[in-house]
Amino acid sequence: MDGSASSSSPSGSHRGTATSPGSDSGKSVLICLLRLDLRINDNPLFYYAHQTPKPIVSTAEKTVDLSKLEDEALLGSTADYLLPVFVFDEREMELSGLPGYQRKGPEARTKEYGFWKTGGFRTRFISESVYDVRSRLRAAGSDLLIRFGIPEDVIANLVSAFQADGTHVDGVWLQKEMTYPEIDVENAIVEKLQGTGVPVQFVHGKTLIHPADLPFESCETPDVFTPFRKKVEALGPNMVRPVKPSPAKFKTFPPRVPSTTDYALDVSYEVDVDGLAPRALEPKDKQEGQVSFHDILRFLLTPLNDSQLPPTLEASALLQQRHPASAFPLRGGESSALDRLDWYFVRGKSADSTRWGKADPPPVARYKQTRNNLIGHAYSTKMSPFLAYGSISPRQIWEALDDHEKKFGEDQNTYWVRFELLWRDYFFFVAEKFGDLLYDLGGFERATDPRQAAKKMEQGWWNKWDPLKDGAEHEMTRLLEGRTGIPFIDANILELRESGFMSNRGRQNVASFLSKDLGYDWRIGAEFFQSHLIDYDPTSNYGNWQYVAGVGNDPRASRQFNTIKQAKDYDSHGDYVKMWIPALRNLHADYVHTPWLLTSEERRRYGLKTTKMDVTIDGYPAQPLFEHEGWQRHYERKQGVGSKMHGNPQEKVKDGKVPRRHRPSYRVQAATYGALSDGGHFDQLSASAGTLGGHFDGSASRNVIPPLRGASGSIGPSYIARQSQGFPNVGALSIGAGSERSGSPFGTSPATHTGGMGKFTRAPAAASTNMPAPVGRAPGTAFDFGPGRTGSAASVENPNGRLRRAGGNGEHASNGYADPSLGSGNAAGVYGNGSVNGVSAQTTAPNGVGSAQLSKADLETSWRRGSK
Ligand SMILES: Cc1cc2nc3c(=O)[nH]c(=O)nc-3n(C[C@H](O)[C@H](O)[C@H](O)COP(=O)(O)OP(=O)(O)OC[C@H]3O[C@@H](n4cnc5c(N)ncnc54)[C@H](O)[C@@H]3O)c2cc1C
Repeated sequence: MDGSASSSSPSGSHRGTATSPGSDSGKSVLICLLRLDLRINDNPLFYYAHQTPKPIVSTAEKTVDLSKLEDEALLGSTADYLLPVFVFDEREMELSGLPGYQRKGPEARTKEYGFWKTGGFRTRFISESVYDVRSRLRAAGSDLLIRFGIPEDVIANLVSAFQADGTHVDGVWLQKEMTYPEIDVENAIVEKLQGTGVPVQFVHGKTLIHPADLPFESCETPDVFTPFRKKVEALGPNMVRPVKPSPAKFKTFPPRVPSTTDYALDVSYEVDVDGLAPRALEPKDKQEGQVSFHDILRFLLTPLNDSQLPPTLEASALLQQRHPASAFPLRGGESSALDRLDWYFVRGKSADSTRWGKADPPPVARYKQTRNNLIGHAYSTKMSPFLAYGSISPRQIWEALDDHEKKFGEDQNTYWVRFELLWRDYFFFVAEKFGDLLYDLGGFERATDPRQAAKKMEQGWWNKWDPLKDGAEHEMTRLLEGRTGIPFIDANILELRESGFMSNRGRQNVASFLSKDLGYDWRIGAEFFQSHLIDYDPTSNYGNWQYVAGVGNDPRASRQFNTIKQAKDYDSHGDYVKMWIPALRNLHADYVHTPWLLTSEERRRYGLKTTKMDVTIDGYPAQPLFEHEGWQRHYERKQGVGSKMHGNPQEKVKDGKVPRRHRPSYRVQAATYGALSDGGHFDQLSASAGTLGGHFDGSASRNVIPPLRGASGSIGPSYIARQSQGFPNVGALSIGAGSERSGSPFGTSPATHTGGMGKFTRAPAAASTNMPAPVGRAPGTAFDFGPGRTGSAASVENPNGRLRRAGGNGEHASNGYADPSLGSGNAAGVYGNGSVNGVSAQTTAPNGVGSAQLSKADLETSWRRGSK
């Protein structure tokens, strides 16, 4: 294996032999470098490559204002050949597993915390996307040259090889990106081609709104979303340009590609282009010596297994399949993207469509109600991974919405998808405005509110974590391994780690928990997401992390999610948590989000194990890593009560352009526990505090997507079973108004509480020895910290005066976590009448039937953390 390119065709493998060019002398070639635009439809590169260059015509009557023209409007090419190229960039994806590959630089790890930049799931997704677009190009009469290395080097080498061969290089074209390091690649290409006479041309296909159409300069992009949205919506029909058709037949691929020194290794088999075929990517009867797609994948995944750690799940055989419970069970590529688009916007059927009064509307017709759900693939569009790699363009989705509305009319559902697409654009334009601040600890706030940002940049504001030194029981390690003991957080982390996807609701909660509850450097989470998310996109990821961490574009930066409220709002029956944490599957839904509240008697009744040192639920932590005092007021809420799983009626766009139709009322009047507390995109949402008055029977809803049954079969009781599930009345919870746990805005451990909840009296457990093993199916080692973890945990500093529990190894001991079963006067149950933090609440029968009245005090769901 010499790692040198030696093919005369784009699919030539490393075993191929060099073919001398020569006969193409006098011909010309246009090189199109694909990066995050892996599609042939609505791809400006391919569209303009097949246009004739247009002259600029300015007459006395009509002056062409060049500044108003889109950059590429006059673009065209007369080149004889078109050479689409894709380069796996070693700085973004670890390539050292390729046979004979010599890495030029360091491992492809994230800057601050050393995660693999591209984890296993995304590696597979990108690979599928690349080979799919190659198939599609081939079907259209072209091909794709695939190389591994440094894109700017590959391009420069190709240009000089073509020129040496006498082939004229008409230009190098690529899509303009808005973030570093992509911009670095662009600059490097421009620099390397200086003096060659080859023009570099950028096209725009990334955003919904063409940058040239923005009603403001990019440096004037509003710092808050709503003004941005209003300004661009004012463009009306001119806001989004039409989709550009794919050329019916592509220009000829160069019959000979000159050899260069760049690494080439390509599959010898065609990848199916329909995207959803159940058949394998390639025939089983692979011939000796030929490289298959799975070989490539295996090479790429190999280094992700750190030799010091047991094999990661990501690189295991599981990765060859989709996780049975994954909310994103789709493969990468344009074929798959188009199929999903068609399913979600055209072909798919809503579960119960008659209520719409129209025949069989596709799933988009209930997007607004389902978009915050957590289970199954249908609750949202699942377009993000395809958008991230450009397998589909936002304009194509926009067009699908237009087509849907022609048939079914406009409503909040279609508007809300458009609204989210605008959020995506917003983060692009904001990131372009602020450049590298996207990745800065101080965030965009350093530019928008430097004084505030300076405070947050002070030593100690953010807790730190050293992945190399802090031990396996450090609270950050536990969080990232899904072992916090807080089921809603853990389930989301496990979903991400086991499937490469996490819902938007989950992302918001995890981000808030990490950055606000625990107070850690938000970039730990951002880099962790970067590594694991299939749909990782720099602007959406870092922009959203900044937003939630309070250093970005949220005008109410201190907002914080109430994890238990969120869990009960959006996983009202606990199905999601049970799906990803099988250890909890037998718990009644009323307990599943707060298993630490169970008494020993209840634990015994549920058949949960009690070990000598600690109480565990089949290995699930018995006590939460952290507990916020604000959670308490939601502890006794029963399953189904206040569920927002059917949509949040308070979620409205104040001035949305789309008139709202009145819909037949078909669902139980949703209860709301108060002002919106989801922390997401609040600035444009109107919220009125509601009073919980509805009657909730906890029964299965027509809107609830049936839970998937994963390999583990761990879903827990079915909806029907749940209704009849007997449940003991375990007494009254009595937490008096004086039972605030401490003066701290941050919760202390249950053990420190001495109010009406009773004092937990068990002696502190020994540090780390009693900590539970990694959870259920969660491979505790499926984690890529980098070169091993050594040393013991440092305790978490608290120098900035923010009140919070101590963290780090041994925190569970110093917190005096206690076995409630041994204590006296602890919470006896979650049913009955009582008051929490001064909020009176009455709940009735324990079987999910309940009504409750909450006072105004309970409507405030966000709180400020302590500040200096
Ligand atoms: C901490 C955090 C990190 C995130 N990281 C990413 C990321 O790396 N890549 C990514 O694409 N999205 C990211 N998001 C945004 C959002 O969670 C995902 O876009 C969404 O969950 C994808 O699912 P979907 O395609 O079904 O979305 P839908 O609900 O169907 O929305 C349609 C499209 O709108 C866009 N969109 C929706 N919500 C957002 C949002 N909050 N910000 C920007 N665009 C949005 C996406 O392109 C999405 O595909 C992040 C959100 C948070 C809170």
